[in-house]
Amino acid sequence: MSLDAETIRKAPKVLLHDHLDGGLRPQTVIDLAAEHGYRELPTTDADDLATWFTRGADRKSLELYLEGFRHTVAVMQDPDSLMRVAQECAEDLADDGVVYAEVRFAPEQHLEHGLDMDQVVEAVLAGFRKGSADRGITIGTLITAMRHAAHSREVAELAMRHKDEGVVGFDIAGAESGYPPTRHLDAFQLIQRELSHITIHAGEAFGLPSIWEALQFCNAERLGHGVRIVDDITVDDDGDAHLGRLAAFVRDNRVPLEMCPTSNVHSGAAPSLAEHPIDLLKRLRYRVTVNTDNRLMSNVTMTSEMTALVETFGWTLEDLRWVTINAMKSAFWPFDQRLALIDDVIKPGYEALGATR
Ligand SMILES: O=c1[nH]cnc2c1ncn2[C@@H]1O[C@H](CO)[C@@H](O)[C@H]1O
Ligand SMILES: [Zn+2]
Repeated sequence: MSLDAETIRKAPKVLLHDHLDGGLRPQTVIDLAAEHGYRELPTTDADDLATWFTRGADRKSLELYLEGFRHTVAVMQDPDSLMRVAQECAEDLADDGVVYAEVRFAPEQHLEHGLDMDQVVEAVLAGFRKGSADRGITIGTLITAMRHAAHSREVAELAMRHKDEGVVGFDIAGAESGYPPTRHLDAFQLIQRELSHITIHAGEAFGLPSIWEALQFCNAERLGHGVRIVDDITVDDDGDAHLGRLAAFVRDNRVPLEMCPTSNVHSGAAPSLAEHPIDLLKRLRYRVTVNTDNRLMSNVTMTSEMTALVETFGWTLEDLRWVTINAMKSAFWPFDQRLALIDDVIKPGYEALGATR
């Protein structure tokens, strides 16, 4: 069987890094804007709008990449809209063959029409429940604090109030340069004391110091992107890789890398897909995972992203199974349930498609 997009769509996939406000259906953005009298969209044609978002994202700067979120966040300011977006997110991921996903968003950005942060979280959780029921997908929610703002402690408390309802961990996102993870140390310490989970966007628009702080000061269990870890790896003329201390630490400790190749090309964290470090890191047996980041902004799905890796680097079905199992092992989900998904869903799913050991 050839490894085409249709085969990959059928394969069970695990997604650890996906932004709720970066993955709306274009038509939903248009519908919600009309409903709420939001008049700032550049067009009301769904295809044109999708193209507009991706053109805006693909400008080789994280700050520019993030500009498009102004519009998606603007139409996600009331319970019904938040619920609809979350429900459609679960449906779209399930249709794409995703069996487990962790989806993140920043509650502090959805307060413009009078909601409080608890109401925001409750609406999103309800949408995920509705969209994932009977669809063969499990969704965990990650709560993000914006790194340029000063609400992270409050957001961490919020996340912990909802940890028995589907919130599985905490993250920081937004412009990286100038906003080191240690600005939010008290938030991370709270999450640790509460025995919950931490992932941090680090090593995307800024390099090794950001990764080092995320891991060694803030106790991140996973790295959002982490691509810049290659700055600490040199490959000599014989093709042998030499790891610096931080690169060795990340590999030795099996720190999961939530890699998002297309998004990285758009934001300038990698020069092109062919030059993206994901293939080198996979060959060096880092704990690599494959993710979408922002399905709308970067015009990707898990299927398209995996297909691109197959086409660019010659990855096989066995490689796709490897990154999928890596991701499931790294999920912020109870161990027994992770194992059950690996043994009962992921392994049989790849076997059915002809994967060999
Ligand atoms: O790749 C990324 N790097 C940093 N921040 C991001 C990325 N993608 C999205 N966001 C930011 O996270 C917020 C909450 O979901 C989004 O509103 C966006 O500003
Ligand atoms: Zn991200």
